[in-house]
Formats: sequence, structure tokens, C-alpha cells
Amino acid sequence: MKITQVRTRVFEWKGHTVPPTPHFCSNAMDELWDRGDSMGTFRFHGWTTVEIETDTGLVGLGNVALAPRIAKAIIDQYLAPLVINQDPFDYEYLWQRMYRATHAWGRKGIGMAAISGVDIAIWDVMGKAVGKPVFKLLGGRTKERIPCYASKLYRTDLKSMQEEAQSYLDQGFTAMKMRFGYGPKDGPAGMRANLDSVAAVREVIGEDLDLMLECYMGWNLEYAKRMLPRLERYQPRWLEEPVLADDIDGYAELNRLTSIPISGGEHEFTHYGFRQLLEKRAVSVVQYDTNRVGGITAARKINAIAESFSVPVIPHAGQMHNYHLTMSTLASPMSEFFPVHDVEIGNELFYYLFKGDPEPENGFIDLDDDEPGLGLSLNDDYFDQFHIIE
Ligand SMILES: O=C(O)C(=O)C[C@@H](O)CO
Ligand SMILES: [Mg+2]
Repeated sequence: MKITQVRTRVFEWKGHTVPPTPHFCSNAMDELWDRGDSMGTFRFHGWTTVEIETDTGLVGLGNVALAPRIAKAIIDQYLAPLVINQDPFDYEYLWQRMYRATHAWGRKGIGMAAISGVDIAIWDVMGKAVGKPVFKLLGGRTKERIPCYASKLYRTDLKSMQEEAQSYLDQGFTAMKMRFGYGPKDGPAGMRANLDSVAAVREVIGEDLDLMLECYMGWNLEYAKRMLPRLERYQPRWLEEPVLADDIDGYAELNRLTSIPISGGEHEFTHYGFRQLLEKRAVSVVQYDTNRVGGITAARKINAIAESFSVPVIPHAGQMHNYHLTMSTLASPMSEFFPVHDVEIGNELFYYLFKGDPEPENGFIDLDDDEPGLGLSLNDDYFDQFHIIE
């Protein structure tokens, strides 16, 4: 089998959006003196799709969620020529080809996200070629179903957060993740507001369910050190990305500080990056996203490293490119799940753009043993809501 063409498209949402309210989610811009539209850094309303066409007529589908126009340009100019006329089953060679050819400027960030999109499409077409789901190529079924945690609970008024938490309980979820709205610049009152929101959600879900806490890099080391002991009484399953992704020693220091596990990795790249995080004991939960970290070829290596450190892998975002790895990896006990809702920050676009992602039932998703590839296709029902760039 030979790859004949790589087709990339950028889908930019032009439909209805619900703009986030102030303090919706702490983030890395919060410490700057002029925050402007501080939500701008994590509002992404576009997506890149990658279709790998082959001489068999089979097409593999991959995607990149970050900086879509740049990802498209990188794939079109640099990556497509490296994989065209090649056999997708040589996936390790192709990954190394893309990685090494772009090494001077790639490695981390959007260069690696672009490689991820091509790699995901390669795995999809391999699965289709052998008539098996990708998870069967990665080790097969390690669990009957995948438990999911509901991930939204952005910071709004406490009553709305409590109602939202209750709605996840009603749907059968036994774990959920909430976001902090305040950080170092908001002083002791913000600290109190953060603690109040955790107490409010705990009040609804009780002591016996998992509650995850997300900072999205909106704190700093000093603030996190003051918050962690105050959070202990709420027994979070983890505290996520308290500091900037580059501050690996900061993660390690916090991870030693209290009994609360520190999680991270959705802004880290390749097995080299995760080796560092794990060797420094910087994270107690690994959270790569396959469509950033280097695709399935890199993610499976990270799973093996994490398993050897006895650190669980719970990828960022759920979605098929992650679910197949989670299903085939004993070191992955559960998945994240973004509840479907109006377009706010952009995570929701996945459901408007792709068909085939499984819906949770009672807090679990399952993958089909007989659906070849990743089981995703483009959902043209909403194409008129997107500006599409070929
Ligand atoms: O789901 C997460 O872990 C994220 O970081 C999502 C991001 O969009 C901020 O909530
Ligand atoms: Mg996160």
C-alpha cells in the first residue's frame, strides 16, 4: 500500500458561540498586567483535518486542534512530501522521517502537533487496511469498558456549578473535573473563592467520588504552594497544571509537597518530554493529548515509559485518537470526556466536525471490536457552520 496524497483542510467555526464569562478558567495570561481577552489563549475555534489517501482507495483521517492554519501549512509544505509514495505500515520510519526532517524547528509545539495529525491518519488507514480497530493493533482490549470523567464545570456562580455537578451524577458519572477561576493576582479573596467552589462541588458529589481540579497553568509556584495544603481536606484525585508547562522542577516540587497528586502533560511533547517529567517525579498522572504529543506512534512509547514508573496515563480530551490508546493500555484507568454543549472554548468542535465518537452511558464509553481504524468520519451536517480552507 502506498500513500498517494495528503489532503488538509482547516475548519473555522462561524456558528453560534457562548463567550466565556470573566474568571471562567484560570490560565497562563492571568499574571500579565493587561489581561485583555485573557480567555483568548485557550479559545480555539478551528481544527485541521488530515486525510491520507492511498492507492487502495482507503483514506485515513487524522486531526490537529492547535493553531490550525499553521498546522495545515506545516503538513502541506514539509510533512506531506515525506510520506507520499511511502507505505503507511512503515509508521515508525515515517514518524522518524517527519521528526528528524523538522527537528531544527519542530520537536515541540505546533511542529509536533502537525506530525501528530499525519501519524493519526496513518494509524487510521492501517486499521482500515487490516479491517481492525486501531486499539487491536496497539495491544487490544484491556478493559470491558472505559470509565470516563465529565470535564467541564468552568467557574460560574456556585449554584450553577452545583446544578451542573448534579447533572453529571444524574447521567451516571462517578468522577468530574472542575476549573478554578482565580489566581495569584486575585489575592486572598480569590483564594477563598477558589476554595469555596471546591467546597460547593464536594457538597453535591459527597466524599466518595473523584473530583479533579484544573488550574490550566493559571497559578504560579508560590500560589500553588499556599493552595495545596488548603485543598487537602477536599481530597482531589489530582491538581492539574498548576504552573507553566515548562516549569518541570516546579511540578516536581509541588508533587512532593502534599498528598495531592499533581497532573500534567497536555502541553508536553514526545517520549523525550515525558521521560523528563517521569524521571523527575514531576507528575503523578500523565495527560498527553495524542493529537499534540506526536500521534499514536509517540503516545504508545509514553504509555510504556509511564507503566514502568507506575504512573497512570489519562489523556487530555478523550476523543477517538486517545480512546484507542486508553483501551489498549492497562496503565490507563479512565478517559476524560467533554460533555457536548454550545461552542464556548472550542473543545466542543470535535462533535460538530466528526462522527463516530462514542457517547458515554452511565459514565462509561465502549469501542467497537469490529469497526476498522479509529471509527471516525467527517460530519458534514455542520459544514455550513464552518469557513473551510482547502
Ligand atoms: O480538559 C483539560 O484538561 C483542559 O485543559 C481543557 C482546556 O480547554 C481548559 O479547560
Ligand atoms: Mg487540562
